[in-house]
Amino acid sequence: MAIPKINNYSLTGQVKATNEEYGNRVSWPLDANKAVLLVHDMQKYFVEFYDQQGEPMRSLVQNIQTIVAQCKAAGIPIVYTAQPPHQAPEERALLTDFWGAGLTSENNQHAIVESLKPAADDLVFTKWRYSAFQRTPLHEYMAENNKDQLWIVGVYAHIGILSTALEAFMTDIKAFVVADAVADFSSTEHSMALHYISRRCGRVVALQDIHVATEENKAALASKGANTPQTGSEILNNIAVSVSTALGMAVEELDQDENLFEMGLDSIRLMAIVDVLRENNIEIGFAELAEQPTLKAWAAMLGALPVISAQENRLVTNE
Ligand SMILES: C=C(O[C@H]1C=CC=C(C(=O)O)[C@@H]1O)C(=O)O
Repeated sequence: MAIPKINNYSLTGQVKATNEEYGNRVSWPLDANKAVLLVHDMQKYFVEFYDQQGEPMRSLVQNIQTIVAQCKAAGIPIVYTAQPPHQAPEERALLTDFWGAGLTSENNQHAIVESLKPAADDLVFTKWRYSAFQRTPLHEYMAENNKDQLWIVGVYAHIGILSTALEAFMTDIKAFVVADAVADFSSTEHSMALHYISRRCGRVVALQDIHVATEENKAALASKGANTPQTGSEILNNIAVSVSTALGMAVEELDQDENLFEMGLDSIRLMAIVDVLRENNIEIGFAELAEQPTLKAWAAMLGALPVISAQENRLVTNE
């Protein structure tokens, strides 16, 4: 079975008036200070099975855009997941038995849809299995940043989103799935996923609940003044993940000595990196980065020493 052509259905019916009507067994409060927003697999390949101008896709994209903006304003980190193109059979393993060879880079189908394009300071993790925790630095990233809430939006509710919420539950992370900011193969499977999540592993909320939770935090942040600048290592991690996504490869495939221009990095992406540095009060210009276009050289400039550890399959840095 490949992914079916998805018929239109409405998201409106997925929103309930009360916590109990979702079947939620918990009433965990949404805590913006402890949250990471996960935008799950909103890649062209998966989105294009929907009618782009119909429902649920129109409302889904609008609602996710709203939530992303609210989370950014509230200082909540945003993580995107994207499955890599051209997965080798030995990497893809049993997924091939269920879903065939998977996505490629044809027509840039592996890219996150333009309407939800990650910003240069957002994290993009390469995802190899249904759960966003499998073979990604997501769990470590949350632990290192003292986050224990994962707010989840994207596709598909009964597959990767349910799997991620279930693994969050089993690893002591509170998963919140946004009923009108996820979508599925059908209304029935969408409802089934929310029914299971609310009763077995997480809390189902709505766009409106996210709005209320982020408004409170936005006010608190505004009173604190400018954002706290990121450390050199945090910035470098974000750059490495952003570069790897731009090059259509996993971050652990990046060679820290390799000339990034020769690997396909373009000047537009480099300008975005300069902007991120400036937002963090780091004055390293385009020319300096272009003059030594390797992750190793940039690490030295930022005072962070990245070690891409193949064994641990993640990017680690020494502060
Ligand atoms: C969007 C997802 O990707 C999975 C679902 C269908 C096909 C898949 C594939 O071709 O690899 C993914 O495993 C998800 O996990 O919700």
